[in-house]
Amino acid sequence: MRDAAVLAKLRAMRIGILTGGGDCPGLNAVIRAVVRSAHLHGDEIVGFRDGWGGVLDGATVELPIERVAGILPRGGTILGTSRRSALEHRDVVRRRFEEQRLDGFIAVGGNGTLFAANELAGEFPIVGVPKTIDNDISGTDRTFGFDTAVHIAAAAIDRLHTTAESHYRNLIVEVMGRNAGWIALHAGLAGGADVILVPERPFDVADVAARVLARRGRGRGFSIIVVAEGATAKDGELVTKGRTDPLGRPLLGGIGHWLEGELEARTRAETRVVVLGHVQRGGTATAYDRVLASRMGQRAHLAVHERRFGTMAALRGPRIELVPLAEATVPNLVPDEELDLAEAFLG
Ligand SMILES: Nc1ncnc2c1ncn2[C@@H]1O[C@H](COP(=O)(O)OP(=O)(O)O)[C@@H](O)[C@H]1O
Ligand SMILES: O=P(O)(O)OC[C@H]1O[C@](O)(COP(=O)(O)O)[C@@H](O)[C@@H]1O
Ligand SMILES: [Mg+2]
Repeated sequence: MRDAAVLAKLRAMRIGILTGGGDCPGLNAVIRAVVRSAHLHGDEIVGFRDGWGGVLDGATVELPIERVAGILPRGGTILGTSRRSALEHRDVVRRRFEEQRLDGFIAVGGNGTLFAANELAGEFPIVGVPKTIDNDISGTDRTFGFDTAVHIAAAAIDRLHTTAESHYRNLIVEVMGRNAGWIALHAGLAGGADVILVPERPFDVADVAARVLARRGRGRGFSIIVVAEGATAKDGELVTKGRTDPLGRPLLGGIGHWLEGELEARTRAETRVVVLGHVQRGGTATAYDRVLASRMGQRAHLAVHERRFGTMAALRGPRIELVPLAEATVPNLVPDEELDLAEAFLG
C-alpha cells in the first residue's frame, strides 16, 4: 500500500497553464476543470499570468484545488491574458520550464496562442485548448465563448427590434469575429435580422439599400442589419480603427458607422448604428459554454497525463477528442452552404 502511494507520488506531474489572446466566457471553467482533474490524479498545476507574458516574465501562481473554488460562473480569466509573443524567446521559455520543473503545459487560447503553442510543441511538451468567441478555429466543431457571444448579440438584436420598429429606423448592429462571420450569422439568424453581412462574402451596398427599401415597400418601416467587423463592401477595404494590436495587426471596427451614412443616404430613412464590442466577451458563460469548457479542460489535463503532447482537446460531434495542434492554425470560416441556407430567412 505504502509502495503504491510512493509510486503515485513519483508519477505525479507538474503542469503549467496559461490563457492567451482575447478573453472569453468559459476560460475559468477550463482552469477549474484542469485543476480538478489534476487533483484527482495527484498532479500539480501552476498558472502563468497574462498569456505568454507570464512565461517570459516568470509570473506564476500555484493553483491548488482551493484556488479554483467559485470561479466556474465568473467571466474573464483569473490568470489574466495578453497578446505578447514568446516565439522569439525560446531560451527564456526553456529556462522557465526548467525553473518550474514542468512535465507538461496547457495553452488555452485562440488561433494566435495555439499557433505559438504549435510552433513550440516540437521542443516543449504542450497541449492546447481552443477558446474564442469568434469560433474561427479549425479542428473543433465549436469553441467555447461563441455560444455566449451569440446569446448576448441575439438578445441585443431583440431589444433593437422594438425600438427600430417604433421609430421606423434602420438599425445596424456591428459584431465581432475578426475575419469570420460566425457571430454575425448566428446572432442574426437567432434575432431575425433582415440583412447579415459577413467577411466571407463582400457585399454590395446598393443591394443592402434595395432590401431595406423592399421591406418598406411591403409596409415594414424598419430594418435590422447585422454586420461583422471584418465585412467589406465589394469595392471597399477592411475598415479598421487605424491602430494595431501588440502583434501589429489592425484593430477592426468602423464598418457599421460607414454603413450608417451610406444607408441613410440611399434609403432616406433614419439609420443608427450600435457597436456591441467587448460586451460580447464579458460576463458569465452560458451553460453550454461552461460544459464545453469543462469537458475540454478535463481532456487537456488527461492528454498531458497520458503524454499526448502536440495535441489539442476538440469537440467532434458529441465527443471531446484529441486532434493535432497544427489543425488549430487553419482558419475556420463560415462555409458557403451555411450562408446560402441563411438567405431564406433574410429580408
Ligand atoms: N504570428 C505570430 N507570431 C508569433 N506569435 C503569435 C503570432 N500570432 C499570435 N501569436 C501569439 O498568440 C498570442 C495571442 O494571439 P491572438 O491572435 O491575439 O489571440 P488568440 O490566441 O485569441 O487568437 C500572442 O500574444 C502571441 O503570443
Ligand atoms: O481585445 P481587442 O484588442 O479589443 O481585440 C478585439 C478582437 O478580439 C476578439 O474579440 C477575439 O479574438 P481572439 O479570440 O482571436 O482573441 C475579436 O473578435 C476582435 O477582433
Ligand atoms: Mg483569434
